[in-house]
Amino acid sequence: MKHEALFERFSKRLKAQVGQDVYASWFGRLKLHSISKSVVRLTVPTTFLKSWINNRYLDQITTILQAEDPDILKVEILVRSASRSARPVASEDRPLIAEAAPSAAAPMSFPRGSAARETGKVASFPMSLGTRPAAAGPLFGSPLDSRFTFDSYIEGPSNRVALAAAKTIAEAGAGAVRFNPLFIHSGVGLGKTHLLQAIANSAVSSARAPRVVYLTAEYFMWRFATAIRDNDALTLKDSLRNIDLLIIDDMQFLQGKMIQNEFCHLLNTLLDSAKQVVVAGDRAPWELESLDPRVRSRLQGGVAIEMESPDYEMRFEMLKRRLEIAQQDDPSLDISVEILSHVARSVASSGRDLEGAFNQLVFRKSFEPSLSLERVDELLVHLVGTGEAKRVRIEDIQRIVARHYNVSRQELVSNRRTRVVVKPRQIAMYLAKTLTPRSFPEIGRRFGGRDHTTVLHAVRKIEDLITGDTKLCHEVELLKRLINENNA
Ligand SMILES: Nc1ncnc2c1ncn2[C@@H]1O[C@H](COP(=O)(O)OP(=O)(O)OP(=O)(O)O)[C@@H](O)[C@H]1O
Repeated sequence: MKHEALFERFSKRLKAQVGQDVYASWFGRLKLHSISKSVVRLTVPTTFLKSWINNRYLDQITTILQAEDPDILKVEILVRSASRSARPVASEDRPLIAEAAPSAAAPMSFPRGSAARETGKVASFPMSLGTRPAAAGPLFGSPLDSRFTFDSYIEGPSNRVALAAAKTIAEAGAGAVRFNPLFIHSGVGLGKTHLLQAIANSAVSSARAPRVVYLTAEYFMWRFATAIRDNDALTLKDSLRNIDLLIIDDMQFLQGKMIQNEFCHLLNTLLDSAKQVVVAGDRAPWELESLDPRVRSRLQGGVAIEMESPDYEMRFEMLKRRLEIAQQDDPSLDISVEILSHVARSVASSGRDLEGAFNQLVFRKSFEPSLSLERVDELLVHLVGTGEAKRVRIEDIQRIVARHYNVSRQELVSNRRTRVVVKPRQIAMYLAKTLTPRSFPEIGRRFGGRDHTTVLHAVRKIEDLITGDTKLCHEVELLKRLINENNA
């Protein structure tokens, strides 16, 4: 408690010193991890933020904390999520001129944090500026990951529409704008970055050579903040205005009023001049509540496509494809179809978990040549159990809530608006949002084809009620227990 109070005072002072806007951009997601002896550990969700704060604000942060408690000698910034820590760093050391992309023959799987991965995500393109000579140069950024192509992207029911839209855009000539802006959203590790980079890789290598920029929202923030600091924002804006295809990844991380204003201008300029924009985020544009309403509204004006988790066949194909690529480097590598199939069945959560599972297998294979299925289970225990078998289903939520409130499941998804049905329906929607990774529109569809705003309203309402109504809070907790027991 004492530590939390200290952190709260520190946050207030920091906000007062740097201003609301800068604070929201860089420190809104800063959390206290621990204070032990004289060391304060703070966490942020991404490597980029860690690097930015370490480079620019560490001294200021240390001074403020020492003013609060003179025993504090050191402050450390850590990345709090393992999956995010694999993100590449958009550091100031990053060359602003694009470099040659890594070899296409490189294996598709690579250890987290490897140099290849580090340069893979935050990237833009060598831009061949139409008929202009190469010396006209790239705008900014570093290479794309050449392994993220359409060829290495496995198609299936969960991503078919998104893939088709992506290919159409990659193939369209400059000016031939489709679905603008295209917004692709999904849970983590389901292939958004891969797809976005495949669009970029394909577009830049086409004969038309459009001017393409791919960057994460965080890189955009960093690049703009740096340009503003260096009084160079006009040059940056000018160069961005002249591109044909803008691809922005991880939109949910775009923060800060000033930066969002800049992004909004850029978006308006590109869309109004019929330039294609592709954006990806971890949820639909209308659910990105931290976004400036004007940005949200422009993004909503295009086409939003959700990607779901890959099914068994897709997962199996992904593993097979990874093995083929890895075998190009090491022809002696042999993993049986039985093992691949077993892994595809047990690791059902995301492409990223499959990638982790595959890397683990390759690593183990080098000193345990004959892996049994039991041994595979042991090795992948941390990834197994997040799969389909364990996933909470909306149908189960509806069934359990309906039984608890003595209404039928049909009534829950019907149009009836009587109080006896409305409250259980809203609770079921709330539970669907909190216990499953489903989006608002998806939940709306599963509740009799309701609009996503109805679900949003229900979730907010129950959230509000729970804070003041202990009885309801207990009811909801009981329902959560029942649902989890049903799923155990
Ligand atoms: N359909 C697919 N075919 C081949 N590989 C895939 C597919 N979907 C995901 N992957 C692989 O899974 C890993 C994670 O994918 P990616 O980074 O694109 O996910 P993401 O949705 O951008 O995740 P995040 O939300 O964390 O940014 C990558 O190695 C990617 O190549």
